[in-house]
Amino acid sequence: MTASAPPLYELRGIRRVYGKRTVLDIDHLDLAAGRVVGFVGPNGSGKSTLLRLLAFLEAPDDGLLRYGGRILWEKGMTCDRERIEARNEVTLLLQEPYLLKRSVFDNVAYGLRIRGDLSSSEMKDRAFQALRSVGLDGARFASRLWYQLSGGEAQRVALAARLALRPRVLLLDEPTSSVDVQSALRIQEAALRARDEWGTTLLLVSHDQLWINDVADEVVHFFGGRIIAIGPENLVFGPWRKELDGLVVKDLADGQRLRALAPPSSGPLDEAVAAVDPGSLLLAISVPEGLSARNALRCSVAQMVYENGTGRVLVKVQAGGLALTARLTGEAVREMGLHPGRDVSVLVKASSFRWV
Ligand SMILES: Nc1ncnc2c1ncn2[C@@H]1O[C@H](COP(=O)(O)OP(=O)(O)OP(=O)(O)O)[C@@H](O)[C@H]1O
Repeated sequence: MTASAPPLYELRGIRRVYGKRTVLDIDHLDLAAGRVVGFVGPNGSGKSTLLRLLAFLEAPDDGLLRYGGRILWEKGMTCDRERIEARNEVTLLLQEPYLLKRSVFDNVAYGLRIRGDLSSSEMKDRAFQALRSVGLDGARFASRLWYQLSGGEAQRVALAARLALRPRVLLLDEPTSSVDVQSALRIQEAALRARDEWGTTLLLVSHDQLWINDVADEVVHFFGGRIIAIGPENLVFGPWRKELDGLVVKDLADGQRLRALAPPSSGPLDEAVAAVDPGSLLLAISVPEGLSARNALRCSVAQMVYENGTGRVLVKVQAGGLALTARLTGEAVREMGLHPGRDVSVLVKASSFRWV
């Protein structure tokens, strides 16, 4: 993208209301073309609702939504024709594949047939190519029926049907959470290839935060329908409880405690969310003496990935139901001999937490 190119999506004051409940409330969000953006947050925080708006399957109740420089939604305006046109460029893959009750080929070629701009041999080439990109051999799979597929194969067929269209935007809502490991890898690789080959913008929702941190150019954190942070943050959700000396404590399931400076306002501690930057977490094999001001949690390394864009290593550690991600240099990782399953201590100051 050049410096002057407008964002692909511009959202201003976007709200979505179900009944009397506001489930999405985005003041300002720009999404650039050709980027990979991850949306993360707890259940019910509004991620899927946002994807449906960005796929033009639902309209917001308030605000302004621009796509490719054109207004596609603004209160009081009818932009149905523009939305229908935009829908041809944008496609959403859900957690469940929802295939047509037809053959694999018919499923993958369905969108191409509707567009009607390819001959039947071009359509076959395109469909087989799309199947190949998700690791399925067209000669073996094209004539299979929808019920002759495993869950992972069905999800790959559903993705192939979208990739065959060479979309400008591919939205993936928990695409790998109910498939086998092999299918998950194929799905992740195929989506990234679409970005590399056609400049497809990828908008991802996943609870696999480490995958998101690995591939995304930008990570947007949601809580209660709002954007609360952008970047690879650690969020620690309540309940917290008050302790003496201006500290609050989160009790972990294994009996350990995490301490943070108390939030300035007197809101309910049950719902308070603290954020801490992965760079503020130190890992140590053994805890040095005299660290009373710090938290020193005994954890085990769960996963490690290179962070997109920084060359650092993101190390996910877990303890008592809490997952935290630390950002380390490759040298530090090597020196400590870190690997999944390794026991480490996480050192973090109570003052490193901020409240969101
Ligand atoms: N059609 C609907 N009618 C009423 N409420 C809805 C509807 N769709 C979603 N909601 C509510 O809106 C809120 C946001 O839901 P959404 O599915 O966007 O969250 P999410 O972050 O994607 O959650 P998850 O990670 O569990 O998929 C939730 O409280 C949900 O119950």
